[in-house]
Amino acid sequence: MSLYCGIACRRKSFWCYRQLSTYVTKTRYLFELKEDDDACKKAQQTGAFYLFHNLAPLLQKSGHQYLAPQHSLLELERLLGKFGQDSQRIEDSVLIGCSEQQEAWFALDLGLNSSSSINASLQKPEVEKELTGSFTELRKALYQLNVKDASLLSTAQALLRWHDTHQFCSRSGQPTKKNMAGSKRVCSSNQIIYYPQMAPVVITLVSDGTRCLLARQSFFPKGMYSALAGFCDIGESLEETVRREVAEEVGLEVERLHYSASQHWPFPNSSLMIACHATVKPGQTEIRLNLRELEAAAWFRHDEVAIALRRNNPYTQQQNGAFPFCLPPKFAIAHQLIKEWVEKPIRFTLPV
Ligand SMILES: NC(=O)C1=CN([C@@H]2O[C@H](COP(=O)(O)OP(=O)(O)OC[C@H]3O[C@@H](n4cnc5c(N)ncnc54)[C@H](O)[C@@H]3O)[C@@H](O)[C@H]2O)C=CC1
Ligand SMILES: [Mg+2]
Repeated sequence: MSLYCGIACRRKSFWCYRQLSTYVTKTRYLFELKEDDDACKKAQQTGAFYLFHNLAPLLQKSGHQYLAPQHSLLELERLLGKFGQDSQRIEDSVLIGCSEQQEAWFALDLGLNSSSSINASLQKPEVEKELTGSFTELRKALYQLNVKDASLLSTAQALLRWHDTHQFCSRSGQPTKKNMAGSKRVCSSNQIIYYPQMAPVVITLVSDGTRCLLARQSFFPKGMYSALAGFCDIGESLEETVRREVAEEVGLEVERLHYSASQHWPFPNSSLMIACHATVKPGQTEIRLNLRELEAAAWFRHDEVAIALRRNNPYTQQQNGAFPFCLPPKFAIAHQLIKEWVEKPIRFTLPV
C-alpha cells in the first residue's frame, strides 16, 4: 500500500489516482463508475460479470465448495446471441465492486423480465447447460461459498432485487430508469431519484453471565438456533430496539449492551444487521416465549455452543440427526456474534 497523500486532482479521468493507497484508488474508481455512465459502460468492456437467474446465482461445484464463475463481456454477448437476445440486455447489469487492479465486477439477472430488451427471460436449463453450472438458491449456497463470494453475491442479489421491485415511481406511477452502474433510479417525469435501501435490524446475543440465549423461527433450517433479531421501528434508537425486541420476543429485560459489528443481509430484503451483546438482570432469566414471533428459545451453556461452532454445514449435519442444534453459517453475523461470545469475555459499555 502506498502512502495516502490526500490530494485529489482532476485530470483525464475524474480523479488522479497517483500516490493514493490501493483502497482509496479503488473507492474513487467505483465512485466514478457510479457517477459517470460512459465510464461505467467502458468499464464493462474489460469487466467481469456474475450471472443470476431469478435472483439465484450461477455456481459451479468444486468438491464441497461452490465457486462463482465470472464471464467477460464477449462471453456474455456470445451467450445472449446464442439464445436470440440482443446485447442491449447487458444494460440491466449492476455494478457490485472491483478488483485491486480496477477490473469492474457486474451482476446480471437472465431470468427476470428485462426493462431494456423486449425479449423474454432466458430459459434456466438451457443456460445452465451452456455455462456448465447451476443457478442455486443463495441462502443454501452460503454454507459452501468463501466469504468474498458470499459477500459479493449477497450485494448483487440485493441490488438486482431492488431494481426489479422499483421499476415505477411511487409518486407519478411512471417508469423509472436506472443509471448504468445501478446505484440509483430516476423518474423521468419528475426527476425524483430513488436509491437502494436497507432496513436497520438489531441482532442481539443475550447472556446471563454464563449462558447465552438462542432462538429459532419456524422457517429456519431444522435444528438451527440463532441470536434474537428485530427491525428498528421508526423513531427508535439502536438501544431502544434491542430493549424492545428482547422484551417482545422472550419477555426479558436487557441490562447492559455492547456493540459488536454490522453486516448487510440480503434476505428477504436488504437489511443492515447491527450486532450487539447484551446481559439480563441477574436472577431474571425465565424465558416467556412470544409464539407469534418464535418457535423456540432456550439458554445454552458455553461448552454446548463451542461444540456447535466447530461443526461445518448444518444442512448436512442435521440430516443424520447426530447433533441437537446447529448455528447460522460462518458468513452470517449471528455466527460471528456467537463465536465472539465463546472466544472472549465481552466488556459491556452501554447501559440501556
Ligand atoms: N445475518 C444474520 O446473521 C441474521 C439475519 N436475520 C435477519 O433479520 C431480519 C429480522 O429478523 P426478524 O426476527 O424476522 O424481525 P422481527 O422480530 O422484527 O419480526 C419480523 C416482523 O416485523 C415486522 N416488520 C417491521 N418492520 C419491517 C420491515 N422493515 N421489513 C419486514 N418486516 C418488518 C413484520 O411484521 C415482520 O413479520 C430477518 O430479515 C432475518 O433474515 C436474522 C437472524 C440472523
Ligand atoms: Mg425477531
